[in-house]
Amino acid sequence: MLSVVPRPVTVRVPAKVNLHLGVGLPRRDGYHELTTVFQALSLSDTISVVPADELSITVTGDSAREVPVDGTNLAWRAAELMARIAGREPAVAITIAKGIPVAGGMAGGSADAAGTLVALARMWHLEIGRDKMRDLAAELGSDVPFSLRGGTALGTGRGEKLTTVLSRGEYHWVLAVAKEGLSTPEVFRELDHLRENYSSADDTGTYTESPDELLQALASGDPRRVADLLHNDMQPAALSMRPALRRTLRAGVDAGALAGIISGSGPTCAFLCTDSDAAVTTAAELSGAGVCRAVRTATGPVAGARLIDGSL
Ligand SMILES: C[C@](O)(CO)[C@H](O)COP(=O)(O)OP(=O)(O)OC[C@H]1O[C@@H](n2ccc(N)nc2=O)[C@H](O)[C@@H]1O
Ligand SMILES: Nc1ncnc2c1ncn2[C@@H]1O[C@H](COP(=O)(O)OP(=O)(O)OP(=O)(O)O)[C@@H](O)[C@H]1O
Repeated sequence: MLSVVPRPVTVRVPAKVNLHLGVGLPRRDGYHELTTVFQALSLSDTISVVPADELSITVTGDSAREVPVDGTNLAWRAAELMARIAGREPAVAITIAKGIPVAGGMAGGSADAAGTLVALARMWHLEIGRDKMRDLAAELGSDVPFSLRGGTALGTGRGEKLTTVLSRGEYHWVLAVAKEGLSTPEVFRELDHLRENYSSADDTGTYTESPDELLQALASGDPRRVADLLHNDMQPAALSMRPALRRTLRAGVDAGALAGIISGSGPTCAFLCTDSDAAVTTAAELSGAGVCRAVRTATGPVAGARLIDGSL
């Protein structure tokens, strides 16, 4: 008898950078109120699922060894959640091809969770509307709804409430990937600590309700205007935990970028460039500066979690 090898369902999911990240006070539930502008970048993870006897995760790519393959992997939790919704066992083998830096402030784990939700909805032929998918994503993590949606969006609440932002043109980025990651909750704690112990708001950021100037700059499509308005309240906390990142930020601007910012909770440094040529020359020069583990170029905005053609 011929045995039929099941075809995998494959989904590509982008990394994110926060063009603006305003952090408010901690809430009762331990999360911080945020106002953030996300942009999805062409750097991505690829998630494939096939039916199997039991749930398993395999990770490939340079940083595979840094990623857990048990129930602490966000993709595992996404599979269990989707199985519960479908009323079945999470009997799937998940393969994650890692292109997004691990613990880099670029929503790598969130991307894998979003990708798993989309892949399993297709593989199990589940009719789940956009709103329900968004709610499932938010249950898994604050960044997961954006990984699902992509593009450019304003995030409020703990970052999970999204509205679309009008953005013109393509933005060219250079990313300096650090040797070692930072833990997101630890960076939030460091920010609270800095705010409790130092009164100067200049050092620890000011939470703004709506980054209107940035939204206007994005609508204009002028990278110079956008570069002037990049802002991250978490940056002082990440720099306090990793002072060497100051050198990385300086090196990117010296190499030709318009501006540099720490991505989310860090430690990846994201540099906005005028165009693709400038990004290539900036990346080459930054690679030689010895201030990071790896240098990548990326463009944004791109779409969120998408099935790859040929998937079932
Ligand atoms: C820093 C950002 O990447 C900016 O987009 C996100 O806020 C982090 O999102 P995430 O990694 O999906 O975070 P979650 O998995 O939801 O939460 C991890 C931990 O980060 C802290 N956290 C996260 C989001 C938020 N608005 N406030 C927080 O204080 C909490 O300690 C939480 O327990
Ligand atoms: N699928 C996954 N990919 C990478 N790390 C994962 C994954 N699932 C769980 N983790 C764990 O989560 C930690 C944070 O990894 P992740 O790459 O999601 O961080 P991040 O990109 O900084 O997150 P964010 O930007 O959403 O705050 C890692 O150190 C790792 O132990």
